[in-house]
Amino acid sequence: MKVHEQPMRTIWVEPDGASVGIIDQTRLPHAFVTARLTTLEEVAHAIRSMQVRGAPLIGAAAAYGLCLALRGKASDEALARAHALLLATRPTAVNLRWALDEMRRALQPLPPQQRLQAAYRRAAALCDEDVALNRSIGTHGVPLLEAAWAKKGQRGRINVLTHCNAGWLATVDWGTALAPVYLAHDAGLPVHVWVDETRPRNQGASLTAWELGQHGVPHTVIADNVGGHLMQHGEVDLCIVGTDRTTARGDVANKIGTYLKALAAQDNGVPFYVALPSPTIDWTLEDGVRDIPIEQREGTELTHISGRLASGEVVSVHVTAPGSPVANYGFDVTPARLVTGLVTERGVCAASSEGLLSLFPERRAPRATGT
Ligand SMILES: CSC[C@H]1O[C@H](OP(=O)(O)O)[C@H](O)[C@@H]1O
Repeated sequence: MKVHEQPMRTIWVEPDGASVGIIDQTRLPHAFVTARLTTLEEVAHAIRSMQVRGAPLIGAAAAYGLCLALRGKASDEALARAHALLLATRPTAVNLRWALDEMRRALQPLPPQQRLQAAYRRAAALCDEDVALNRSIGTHGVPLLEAAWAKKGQRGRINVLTHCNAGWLATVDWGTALAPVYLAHDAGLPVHVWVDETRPRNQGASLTAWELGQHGVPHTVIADNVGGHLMQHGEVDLCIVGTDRTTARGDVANKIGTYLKALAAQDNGVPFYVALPSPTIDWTLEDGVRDIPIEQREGTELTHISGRLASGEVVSVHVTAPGSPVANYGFDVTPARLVTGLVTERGVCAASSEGLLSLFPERRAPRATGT
């Protein structure tokens, strides 16, 4: 049973005070395995291979990757090399760049001999901040579930559909889209989650289902193409998904297939919410479809699928026609017009520039003076 207030997080500094512990998410749901990362290269591999994944957790891992890099030399060149190597691991989640820039902002002004200790301190603070932001997203998201239940006369269960994994495994703790689900469930609300399996990496079937099961939240795994049918038949009260990068006007990049769910939700009048901590907002971009880089991953993620035999052995099998070319796009962009609201650590707002600026007024461009 996962109790969020307990110290179990997705990333930590080992007792040696240097190496970094992670949950190897490529082994779930069949095995809960942790790994100890001791070098910058091991962290970069962990991000690229999705041992650690999820926008906020990618940022946290990169922050600790910088720490490990500076254990050798803490020179400007070492800092710049580590920043570049980690930034190149995955292109879509803006949290990666945000965390690396936060670390560099904290370390660059310091003399090299002070950088290592400061790096671990700042990385730990980024992790604590992520936990607090996500807990707050949960608090602001619960009224959305309560409203959905009230709308159906507080009868039956509150059916939430989610895509991919935006639970505590995608962050340092709590998750984003699932944070309101956990808090609502723990408060006794009758929440049920339709879990998109989320091909091809199956983060839903393997990670979200595992998470919800660990927490005792009722859920049902569905094929990615089922969601529209459920919405047509009134089986979905609201959708809540995560995001890897949301633009200043509310366009949302998220796991491939999110856009199609948003279209089905609009067609059926189902509220479609996106949960995000503010480091996931890319204030430099407006047009997400045009400007957000979409990761393309190895074709073997599509041509093969892994699973556990009755014997317990985990195997990978070829599931597509041998020799057929494949295209493996990792993300798509849902235009703001299809998003009912953004659930942030400061509250829920419209998916629009004005909506975001109402919660983050410090981001408003300074007015040109009349002089
Ligand atoms: C809270 S961010 C979760 C976000 O990250 C996932 O992508 P990936 O598993 O490839 O890292 C997915 O888009 C989730 O919505």
